[in-house]
Amino acid sequence: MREKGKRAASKSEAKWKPISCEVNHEHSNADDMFEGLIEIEELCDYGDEHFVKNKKLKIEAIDTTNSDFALNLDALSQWTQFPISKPILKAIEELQFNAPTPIQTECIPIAINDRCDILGAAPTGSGKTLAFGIPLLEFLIADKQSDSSQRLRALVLVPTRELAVQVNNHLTAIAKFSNVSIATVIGGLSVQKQERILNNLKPDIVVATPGRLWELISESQCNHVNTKSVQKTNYIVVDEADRMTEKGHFEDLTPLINLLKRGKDDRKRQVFVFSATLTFVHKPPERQIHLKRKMTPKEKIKFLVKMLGMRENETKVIDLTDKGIGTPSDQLLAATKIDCLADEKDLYLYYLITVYNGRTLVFCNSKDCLRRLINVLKCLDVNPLSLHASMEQKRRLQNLEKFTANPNGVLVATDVAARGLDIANIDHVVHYQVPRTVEIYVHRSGRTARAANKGLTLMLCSPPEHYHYRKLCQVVNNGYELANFPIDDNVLKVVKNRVTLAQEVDKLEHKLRKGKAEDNWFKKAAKELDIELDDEDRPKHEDNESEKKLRALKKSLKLKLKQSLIPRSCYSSYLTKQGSFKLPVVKGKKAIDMIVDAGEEATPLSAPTMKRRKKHSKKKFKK
Ligand SMILES: Nc1ncnc2c1ncn2[C@@H]1O[C@H](COP(=O)(O)OP(=O)(O)OP(=O)(O)O)[C@@H](O)[C@H]1O
Repeated sequence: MREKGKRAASKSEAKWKPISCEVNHEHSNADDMFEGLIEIEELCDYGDEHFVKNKKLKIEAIDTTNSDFALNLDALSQWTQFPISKPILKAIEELQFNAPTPIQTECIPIAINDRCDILGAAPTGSGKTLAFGIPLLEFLIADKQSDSSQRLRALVLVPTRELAVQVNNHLTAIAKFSNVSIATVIGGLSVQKQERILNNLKPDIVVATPGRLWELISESQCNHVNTKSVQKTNYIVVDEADRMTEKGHFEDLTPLINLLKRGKDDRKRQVFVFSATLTFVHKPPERQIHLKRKMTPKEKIKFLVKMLGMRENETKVIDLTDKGIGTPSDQLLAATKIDCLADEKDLYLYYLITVYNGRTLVFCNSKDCLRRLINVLKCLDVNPLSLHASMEQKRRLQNLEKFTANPNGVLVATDVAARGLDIANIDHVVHYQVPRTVEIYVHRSGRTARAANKGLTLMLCSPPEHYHYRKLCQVVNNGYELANFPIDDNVLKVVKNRVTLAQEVDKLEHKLRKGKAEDNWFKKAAKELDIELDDEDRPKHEDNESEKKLRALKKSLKLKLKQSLIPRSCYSSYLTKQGSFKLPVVKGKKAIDMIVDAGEEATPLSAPTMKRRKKHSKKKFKK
């Protein structure tokens, strides 16, 4: 069985090569990935059945004579082995997806032929949306041929609004040549407007965030999406399912799940449940290890199956992750870190975004941290965009669009952007604060290195965060430290001058804002009490002096920003598990390219230094 698993993996891996991709990449950890699949399959007693069924696939003849859908069968040769209809094939051809991804290869035939429920886990950016999207659209095309009534046929539940919009776009692109219609139902936009659209469009598929969908069902009079129509849907997808079943999100999902629970003999409904960390289980903390028993992946799967109302004996588990951790391979993703003090984080972030080219997504753990960082970056003329849950929905979507349009854009976000977002070519993901869970780390990091593109992550780790960092490395890096991000000290000096000034500007501006807010408060209170304020009654904020100082700081920062950042011939050393490399610092290159080139071009450090550094970087944390 192990042999079969490995064969299947390498075959499907070799086939997936998006044509937009510049790198000719062969997955090196295909074997590792399949270890996960076999483990889970064994746990679930599915044995060899799944592979045997793959081989028995009926290959449908495709009629290319219909001029509406003249297909380029050569370009689609990797897809025509699946029972996919012409409208979908035409869309695949137009999207230039020349081969299915491994998770698509595994899911599509089983979902279509066996009509089973599917729990799918695969690395971030590996095409899970179409792994459930293609079978879903196939069913709906067939469904609509036998019953042309305009009704709600499928629900896709996702945890965030941006993800709902994106899944809608992906499904719409693949449904382009079919008569299947799709709409989104998300919070932050007017309920009445959404209700009107639903009643007019009468979509077959609704992609929704659970909270707003429940609000619509329970509080509005929508003809198309209501208790009855939702109960009658034949297809349900729960994307990012582990997130949706976590505390905080679960409350939104529960009433819906209760409503959707099928009767014992309702065999018509098919359920798809997907995530990159679906089968990951946390170890209990060491001090509680004797008290708590570790939940096994099998138990987690059983829990999800039961909770999401899937058919116990007709659920297939397809897990292409490494022990539940769906990160892209090392060939695609370079994971690096910098150890620094908390107030040096701005410095290193600014170093990355000014020295190197590329689109950068920065994650903060809190909104307060995000706001401060945005101000500092603005002072440094970086023009950062922000994304967090308290922003108006329209602005959230606008900022995403702006970020997508700018190849050197910087988006600072909270974890609302960590899951599922598929923005083409994000070059860097920065963990400005160390993420608190493995899942958050995996999903944040997965915004880069998507669809066979390369990417780089940088974790900024301050001493108090070291505990969480070590815990992460134990799970995601086999207990090894992440590679040190290469820094050149000469460039750092210039960068430091700028960042220190920007931090001072930010602090002073904050002080002045606070003073003005206090003044306003006094004025308002005095007005309400009908008291006239004397000048002495008001708090003194030394405003004039501060404003003068602020102007001077801004002026000298402006001058510093005009100076050249990189003195001639700078080098930084890149410390990795493989050893240490000397990297030239060239402005305008991409960080990931520098690091990848390092192995081939950079001059290795002298042997004794190499040995010393190698020893350090190969350091494994003590348990
Ligand atoms: N067969 C394919 N060939 C090339 N590109 C593909 C293929 N299938 C999907 N893609 C592209 O790959 C990208 C990532 O896909 P998708 O968003 O579905 O990943 P995912 O596995 O759901 O990731 P995440 O876990 O982060 O949500 C998308 O831009 C999608 O259009």
